[in-house]
Amino acid sequence: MEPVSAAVSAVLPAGGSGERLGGATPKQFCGLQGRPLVSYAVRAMERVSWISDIIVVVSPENIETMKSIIEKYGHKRVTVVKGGITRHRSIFNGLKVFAENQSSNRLLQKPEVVIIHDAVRPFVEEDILLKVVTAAKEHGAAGAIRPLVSTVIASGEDGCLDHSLERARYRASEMPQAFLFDVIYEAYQQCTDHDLDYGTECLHLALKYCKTNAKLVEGTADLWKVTYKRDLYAAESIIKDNLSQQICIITDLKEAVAQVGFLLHESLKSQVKVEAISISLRKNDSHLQNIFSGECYNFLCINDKEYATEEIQQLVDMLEKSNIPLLYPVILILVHLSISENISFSIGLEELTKIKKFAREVKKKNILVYGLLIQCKVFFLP
Ligand SMILES: Nc1ccn([C@@H]2O[C@H](COP(=O)(O)OP(=O)(O)OP(=O)(O)O)[C@@H](O)[C@H]2O)c(=O)n1
Ligand SMILES: O=P(O)(O)OC[C@@H](O)[C@@H](O)[C@@H](O)CO
Repeated sequence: MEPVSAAVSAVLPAGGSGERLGGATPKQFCGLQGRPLVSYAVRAMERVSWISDIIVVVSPENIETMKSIIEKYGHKRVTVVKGGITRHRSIFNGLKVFAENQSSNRLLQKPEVVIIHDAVRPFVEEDILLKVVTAAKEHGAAGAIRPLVSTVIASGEDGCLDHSLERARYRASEMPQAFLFDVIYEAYQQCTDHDLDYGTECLHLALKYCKTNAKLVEGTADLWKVTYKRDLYAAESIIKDNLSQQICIITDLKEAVAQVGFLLHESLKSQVKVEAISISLRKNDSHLQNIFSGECYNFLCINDKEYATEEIQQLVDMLEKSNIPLLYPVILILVHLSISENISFSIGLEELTKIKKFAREVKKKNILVYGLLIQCKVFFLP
């Protein structure tokens, strides 16, 4: 995907209390597959290389919680900012760090375009972000929209139907939204206290205070906001489903990664997301830790070492140390390549016996291990 030819940053309002969801923990800090909801939105922004800085706005009492999440999940390019009593005030605080460069620990360049995305909307992809940013560059503001599910009606003072709106003419305003920084910052500076305290729509502020008609961009169905308990359950099952369809190929055989990763991706790309990393399990590599700290993949471990079981044991140990709840089977497929002149099936079978024994042990931990021994005899022609 072509990067954007503009300085772009993101503000994620995460300073609410989640009253509609209920419970003591604000919804943005509720765990999904053991990982706080806010961390998914932060990671979604991090995956986009052309987003320079990510500002997460949280209530004062949650600043340390947010900082520990950033540390635990290895989030980068993130600055935590103190929120306000309303969502608009929180967003305004997030924008101020750019305008007034208030951030103590890093120099934050004022972006040309700023993305605003609720931190409780975990499913946001680069595609929609690029669309709203590109549209905001041209129009000054842009926002994702979705068809309405229910019809909008207005009630009279007697509590009876006064009129209804023609549903086809209206849309639901979702996130992400994007703005020329100067447009949205100016709008917030002009904003009345009433708008700051009771408004719910940033696009409206750009129109009201900067005469900027936002471009409306059709969004995907998964842009919805976690608001009620049911949304948390739905988000968790979507995350679980997504994770179970990902494979991480691990090997220190660099050429193998490229070939197997490409072949697997090509053959499975319609159903499975494949990430190939060239890494030695013997090293406690931070990249692998980041993968564990983010999510459990299914792993395809390729090696040509004589005794691969120790390596797979290392992977299981790292998985366990990453204390990710293995709420569903994690699949480890160990592909042992053995290419040599003097094939000795005994080594292969001996290795497979060890793997079978190991697999029985780890199955109790919800980790399913499969071994694949590929032995190629090399012949030298006379
Ligand atoms: N003072 C506030 C209120 C809300 N938000 C954030 O704005 C986003 C969307 O708001 P909403 O879904 O309304 O969150 P809450 O206000 O927490 O929910 P509720 O209204 O149920 O309390 C959330 O990420 C929320 O954390 C914020 O940053 N600061
Ligand atoms: O009113 P809430 O705080 O629940 O939601 C805030 C926004 O997400 C909501 O207003 C969208 O329609 C986008 O503007």
